[in-house]
Amino acid sequence: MAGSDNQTLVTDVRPYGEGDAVNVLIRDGVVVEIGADLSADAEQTVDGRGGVLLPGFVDLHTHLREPGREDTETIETGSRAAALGGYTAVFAMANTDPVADTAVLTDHVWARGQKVGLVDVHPVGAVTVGLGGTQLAELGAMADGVAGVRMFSDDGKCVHDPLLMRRALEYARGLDVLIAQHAEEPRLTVGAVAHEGAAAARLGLAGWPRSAEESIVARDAILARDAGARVHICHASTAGTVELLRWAKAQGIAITAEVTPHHLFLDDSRLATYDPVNKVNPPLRESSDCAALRAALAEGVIDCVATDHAPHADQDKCCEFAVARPGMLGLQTALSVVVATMVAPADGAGTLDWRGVARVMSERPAQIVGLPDQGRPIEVGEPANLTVVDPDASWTVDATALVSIGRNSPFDGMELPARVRATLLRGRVTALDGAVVGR
Ligand SMILES: NC(=O)N[C@@H](CC(=O)O)C(=O)O
Ligand SMILES: [Zn+2]
Ligand SMILES: [Zn+2]
Repeated sequence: MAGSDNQTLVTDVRPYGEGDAVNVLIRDGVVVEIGADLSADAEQTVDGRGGVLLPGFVDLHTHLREPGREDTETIETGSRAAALGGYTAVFAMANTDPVADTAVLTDHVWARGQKVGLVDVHPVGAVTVGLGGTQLAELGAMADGVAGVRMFSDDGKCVHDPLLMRRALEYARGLDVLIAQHAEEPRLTVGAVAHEGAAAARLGLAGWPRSAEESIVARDAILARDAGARVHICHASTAGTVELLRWAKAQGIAITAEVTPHHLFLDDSRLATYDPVNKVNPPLRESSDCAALRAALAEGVIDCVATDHAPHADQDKCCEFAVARPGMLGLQTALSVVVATMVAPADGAGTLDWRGVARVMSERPAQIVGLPDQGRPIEVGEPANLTVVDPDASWTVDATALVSIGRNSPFDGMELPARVRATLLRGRVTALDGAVVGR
């Protein structure tokens, strides 16, 4: 007899990597039973093989390139990468072509993501019309649309006009939505292509100073304070930003921040080859910055990990360093890089356990944007947005084998620990043993 078609049984998993293995029964997208000797007539059984069960990951910072650059990524290919990476929700940035600055566009992105059905694709709305930095977009209309936009960002560009940023924060407060800032004072980064430091000086690359990021983080913390608004800092990259976040949080300012896997792992010594795969905004910094970012993530001064998954075409990446587009793939490698840097680093100085991984990859990002059905505890009655991780796996990244259309992974050829074994979106398996499971 065919199993009950609305039931899924996940066997032999350890929630948060703690205690003895259990089985988890899911019905109609909700966890209905957790127990050691649980069996059921389920339509589908996922053998967890002793893996770690975590809440599905939530990425606050993804570039999916649709509409406009479907030659580098689409909502469908990006959703596949997200499912394979253990994600059940992603936030698609607004710097598409056309820019996602109207409800028509943001509602389209949401609808397309739901049609693909592998991960909830939440559109991020632009703060300013066309990312032009001069006129506020219709935040309210986007927030009221079907997509219910809850995060706005001009990412790729900084909202650098302080008066405009102030107005945006005031509107955001009224709408109870989040402004996410790409912190880069553009007057300090004219022509910049790499971190301003000894490596860039040696290689003759124009420098992007830490102060370009930190001056905006400090300014926006103060603007958020006076507007009584929340502000989120995208891709924090410097030790100084960490200290500013620490200061702002101690003042009671509603500031949150993310760090990317690549800024946790890689530093500007990677530039020596002049390979543009290492070009990204903000740039790879120095190893002392990486160390400060890791410590801040462990401590909670930086709230979460976000990928800044930024696919690019070969012709935009495989060219002279100065003219190559900045950005790196991230969705399929994020968990492994977080494990490599935070759970099982080579120096043995692990700073996050699996509860901590759940916090920075799922719970905090879901809280920051206010997603009610993501980043939830693994308990009976909770939505079954789940990820099963094989903590003992190791794999060698092959950029050409990743499902993104772009191939710009800086981790190509590296051996990384841990792998996503399965991802479940509302109880439906979306990825299993490295393959996407369509509906
Ligand atoms: N991170 C990057 O280097 N690039 C991003 C834009 C951004 O996140 O600023 C992109 O859209 O390619
Ligand atoms: Zn950015
Ligand atoms: Zn980005």
